[in-house]
Amino acid sequence: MDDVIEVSELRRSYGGEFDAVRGVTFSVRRGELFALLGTNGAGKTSTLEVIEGLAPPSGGGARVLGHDPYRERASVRPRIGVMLQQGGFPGDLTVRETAAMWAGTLSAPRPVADALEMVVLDARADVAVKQLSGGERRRLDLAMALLGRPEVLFLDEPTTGLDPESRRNTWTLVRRLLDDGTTVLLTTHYLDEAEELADRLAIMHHGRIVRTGTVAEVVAAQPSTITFERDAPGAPPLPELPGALVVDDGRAVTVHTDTLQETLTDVMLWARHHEVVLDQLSARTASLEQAFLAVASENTSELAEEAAA
Ligand SMILES: Nc1ncnc2c1ncn2[C@@H]1O[C@H](COP(=O)(O)OP(=O)(O)OP(=O)(O)O)[C@@H](O)[C@H]1O
Repeated sequence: MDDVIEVSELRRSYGGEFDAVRGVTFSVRRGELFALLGTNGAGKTSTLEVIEGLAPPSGGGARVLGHDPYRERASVRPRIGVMLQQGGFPGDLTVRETAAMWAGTLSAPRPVADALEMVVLDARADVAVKQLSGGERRRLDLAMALLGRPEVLFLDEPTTGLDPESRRNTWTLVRRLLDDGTTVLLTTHYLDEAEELADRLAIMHHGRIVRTGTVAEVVAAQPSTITFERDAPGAPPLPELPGALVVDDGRAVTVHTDTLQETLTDVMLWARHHEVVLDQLSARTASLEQAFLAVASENTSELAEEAAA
């Protein structure tokens, strides 16, 4: 496999005191989309900035297309596209002028009209940047990142502030870029975005990667759930459900299990045997959102224990 991004034991501290990134390791293969997820302040942007070559690491390192992105910035910069959280372009220029100005700094840029069309901003080409809506500005940031026909694209929360249709359009565009062989490193707070686009992902929390793998692998580490409304008083007690955790709050019963099919079969056989009607019955595998929330709370308690020790 051809690793385009390699991050090894990366550390980043601010002012030599606060460790924002505490030894992060992952790699991204050519043509793959890797999503970096995490709680606020987890260290995603701090990690991304080192990989983009905008800051040196405090320890460990990153390689992009075989180069050190900070020390060999001149070799890496022309081959990557960076969409920052805030582009910060001058407000008085029009969209077209802004893109043309940026294109002027690149060696083999895409035609400006093509880049604007890709992000569906062609109809707004003659509007001043300061008159754009928040979502349109985000799309202009993306167009700028695409102007240099990057081999590696960094997208830092690319669809924040976009309406549902624009988000879908952006997803379609990102998929097209992936099909053309572009490698993408994405950060997002939208778990549906990661589910939709990511080949693999990592969840960061307090400067560390706490889960990584495909969406299916990360979700598989989470138990599935069976829920139903509690039966009338006097109903027969639930059977033994090996390996499952049963939570009965007096109104509803929730069963957490790693073996959904077996546990559900046990529950259904029990219900049929005792002629119990299970109202509002539902059985579902975990979602990425559940995995994310569980990971965040697990590690919060671990850190609290560490601090108390
Ligand atoms: N320039 C800086 N100086 C000092 N601390 C910083 C600086 N930039 C970020 N931090 C701190 O480093 C930690 C990680 O921040 P970072 O922006 O990398 O997180 P993030 O995962 O991108 O968060 P978010 O999801 O909120 O964008 C935070 O505690 C933040 O306050």
